[in-house]
Amino acid sequence: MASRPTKRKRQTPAGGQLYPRKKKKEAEDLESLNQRLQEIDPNGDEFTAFSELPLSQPTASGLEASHFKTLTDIQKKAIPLALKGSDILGAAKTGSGKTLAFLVPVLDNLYRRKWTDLDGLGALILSPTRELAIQIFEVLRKIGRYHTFSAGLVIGGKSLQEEQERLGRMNILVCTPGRMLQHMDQTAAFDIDNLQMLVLDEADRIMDMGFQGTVDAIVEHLPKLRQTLLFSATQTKKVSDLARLSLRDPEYVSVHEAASSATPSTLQQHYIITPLPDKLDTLWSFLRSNLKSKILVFLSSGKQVRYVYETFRHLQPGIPLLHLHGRQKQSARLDITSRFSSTKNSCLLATDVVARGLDFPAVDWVIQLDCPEDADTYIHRVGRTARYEQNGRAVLFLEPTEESGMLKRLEQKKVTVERINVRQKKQQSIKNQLQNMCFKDPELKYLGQKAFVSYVRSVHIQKDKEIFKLNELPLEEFSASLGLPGAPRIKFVKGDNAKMLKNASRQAIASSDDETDENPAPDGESKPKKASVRTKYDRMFQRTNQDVLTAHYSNLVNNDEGTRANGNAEADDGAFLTVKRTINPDSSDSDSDPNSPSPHPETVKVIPGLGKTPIVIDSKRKEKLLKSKKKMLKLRDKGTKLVFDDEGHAHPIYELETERQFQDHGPADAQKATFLRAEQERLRDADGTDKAAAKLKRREKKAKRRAREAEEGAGEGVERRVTLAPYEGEGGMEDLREAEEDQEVEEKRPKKWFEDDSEDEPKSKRKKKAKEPSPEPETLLDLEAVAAGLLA
Ligand SMILES: Nc1ncnc2c1ncn2[C@@H]1O[C@H](COP(=O)(O)OP(=O)(O)OP(=O)(O)O)[C@@H](O)[C@H]1O
Repeated sequence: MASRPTKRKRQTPAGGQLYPRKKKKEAEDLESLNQRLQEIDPNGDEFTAFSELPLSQPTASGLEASHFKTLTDIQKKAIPLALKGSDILGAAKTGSGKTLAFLVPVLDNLYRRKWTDLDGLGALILSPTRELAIQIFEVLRKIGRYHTFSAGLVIGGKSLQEEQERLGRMNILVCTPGRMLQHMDQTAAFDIDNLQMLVLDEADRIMDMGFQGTVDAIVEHLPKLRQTLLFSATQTKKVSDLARLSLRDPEYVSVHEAASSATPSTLQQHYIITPLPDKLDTLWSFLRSNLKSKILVFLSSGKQVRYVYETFRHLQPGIPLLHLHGRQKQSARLDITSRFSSTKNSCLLATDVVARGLDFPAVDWVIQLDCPEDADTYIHRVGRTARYEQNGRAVLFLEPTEESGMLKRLEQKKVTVERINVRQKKQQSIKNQLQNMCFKDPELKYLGQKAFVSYVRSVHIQKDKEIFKLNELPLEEFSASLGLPGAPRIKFVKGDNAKMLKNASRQAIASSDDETDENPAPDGESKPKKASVRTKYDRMFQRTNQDVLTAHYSNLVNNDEGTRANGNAEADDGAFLTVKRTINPDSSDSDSDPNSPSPHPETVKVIPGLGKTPIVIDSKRKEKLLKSKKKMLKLRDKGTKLVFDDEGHAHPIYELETERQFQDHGPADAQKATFLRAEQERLRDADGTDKAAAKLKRREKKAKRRAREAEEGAGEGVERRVTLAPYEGEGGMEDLREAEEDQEVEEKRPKKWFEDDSEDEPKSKRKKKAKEPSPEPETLLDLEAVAAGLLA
C-alpha cells in the first residue's frame, strides 16, 4: 500500500548529535522561504516558471528532476493562493495540469510546518477511482522524492490489517473515499486530529450522489480548521457542497471560464448518427480502418464492455483489444491501465471508470459508443485525449433520438461538435457473425443478453429524458444486432433507487434485484404493502416496463387493457385468453360485482378456482397460505380432462360401453382373440420399424468410423481385437457384423475414472480370480508384497 519517498538520511557525527550547522542552515532557509511567501501577491503577481515561486528546496528539486519547468494556467493561479493557505475551488479543462496545482502546495505547506512522522496525517487527498488515486500517488512520488514525508496509497484491494499497520505513520495519504472511511471507523491508531489539508480531485464526481454519504462521513471525522482544495474539469459552485465541506471564503479559480470552448483547443470533436442496431457495425468498421491508432472506447456498462470485447476478440479486428470496467479485480485493472499507457496502437473498451483524470499518453481517438449521461461526462471522456497541448480526436456516436437533446446540452456547456458521416463504402456488417457466435456459444449469448439488459437499464435510469427516450429506441432490432434470438425481459428500478443502484456495490445490487419491478412511493418512502393477494398475473399487468418486452407479451398486455375498457362481461365472453384476477370486494377496480353480499365484508376475498368452486379467504392465515403457488394448487379443483370428437363434442377420456353395446360386437372370447391378434401385429410392426432405425444408425456410425480411420491411419495397419460371440438374432450376417463393430467401438472407448483394468477381462475369469484364495504370506517379503498391493 504505502511507500515512502526516499528519505534523506540524517547524518550524525561520532558523538551522536546532528550537525548543528546544518540544522541552523535549514532554519535559515525556512525563515527566508516564509519571508518570500509573505511578500507575494497571489492575485497580482504573474509567475511563469516554478523557479519563480517561493518553493522549498526539496519541492523545487523534485519538479526539476521531473522536467516540470513552466506553469500551466491553473497552476499559475492556484499554487500561490494555496501556498498562502486559502481554500480553493479550482476548475480547468482536462489535461491542464490540475494534479500539480494541488500536490505542490501539499508538499510545501507541510514542509513549512516542519511536519514529521510524529505529527501524524497532514494531508488527505481523495480521488473517485482507484486508477486515478494511483496516478496521483505516482506524481507525488516523483515530485516529492527529495522530501522526508511518508506517503501512502489507500485504495482497497489489499488486506485491511496490512494497511492498518502502516496508516498510523503516514503524513500524506492518497485514497478512495470508501476505503478511507473504513479505516477511519476501524483503525484505532489512525490519528487524523492534526490534519492540515483536505484535497478532492474530480470534486464534482466525489460530491455527487454516489459518494455523498461516504464523503459526509469522512468530513465528520476531520478537524474543522483545515485547508480544503477542490479541483475538477467541470465544476459547479454548489453552495450546498461548500457548506458540507465547511470551506472558509474559498477562492474560485476557474481559468477557462472565459474561453470559447470547455474543451482543449487541440481537440477535434465530431459526432455521427448511428441507429442503435448499427452501432457495433460502425464501431467495427471504425476499428478496421484505424488499426495503427490508440483508441479509447466508452460504453455505458461493464457488461457491454465485456460483450463487445469478447465478440470482437473472436472476430479479430487486427488491433490489440483491452477492456476495463469497475468489476474487474484490482490487479487486472492495474495491468490493463499500464498496458494501455505503454502501447502505441491498441483499443481499450472501457466504462466511465477511466473517464476522469486518467492521463494515458498519446491517445489518438476517444470514441463514445454510448451517449454520456450529461455534458460534463462528455467533457471528462474526451479529455482523455488532447492532453497538455497535444492533438486528439473525439467521435460521439448518437442514436437519432438522442441527437437534438445531447447537442443542446453540449452547446449549453460551450462544447462544439461537428457532424460527420460514415463512409458507406467502408461500413462492414458483423450482425451475421454475432448471430452465429451467439448461436454456437451459449455463454456468449448469455453475455449478450446481459449486455442488452444493462444497456436498456442504463438508458432507463438517465435523468435527462430529453436525450434518453427509451420508448423510442428500436430495442428488438438492437437485440437482434447483438446476435440474440429475441429481446430479453427487463425489470426496472425507479427514481433515486436507480441512481443508487448504479453506484452500489455488486452485493447491494444482487440483494436489491429481487423486487425491482415494484413501484416505489413518489416521495421515496416505501409504500405500505397492499393487503390483497397478488397473483402472477397481477404482477405482470402492474409492471412498469411493458414497453420493452417482447411483442408477444406486449400484445397480451394491450389486449387485456382493450378488453377491460370494453367492459368485463364482454371481456370474459369474447377474449380467447382471459386472466382470472384476485377479487377484492373492497377495491374499486375489482372484477366482481361490488353489490354482491359477502360473509365478512371487511376481510373476505373470493378467488375463482380453475374448477367451479370459488375459494373463500376468510382468515389471514389462509390468505398467506394462498400466496404460495404450490399450496394454492392443492386447494384448487383438479379439473377434468376431456377429448373432443370430430364433430366437436366433448367426451371424458375413458368412456365405458354399456353391456348391450359390448355384446353387439360378438362373443367375449372371439373379441379377446381378435384384440390379441391385432395387438401382436401392431407390436411386430413397431419392432420392425425400431430395428430398421437401429440398423440405419449403426451404418452411419460405421461409415463415420471408417472415414475417421482412413483419415488417421492411412497406410498404418490397425490391429483389431474382435471376439465373435454366438448371435441369435433374425438379421443374419449383416447384423452379426454390425454387432461386432459395436463391440469393437465399445472396446476402444477410453476408460472412465471409476473403471479399472479388471473390467477388460471376461466376467467368468474375474469371478474365478476373485474366488481363488491368495496364498498365505510366509516371509517378510511376502508380507511387504501384500502391503504394497493394499496400498496400490
Ligand atoms: N507544468 C507542466 N509542465 C509540463 N507538463 C505538465 C505540467 N503540468 C502538467 N503537465 C502534464 O500534463 C498532463 C495532464 O496533467 P494532469 O493529469 O494534471 O491534468 P488534469 O488537469 O488533472 O486533467 P483531468 O482534468 O483530465 O484530470 C500530464 O501528463 C502532466 O504530466
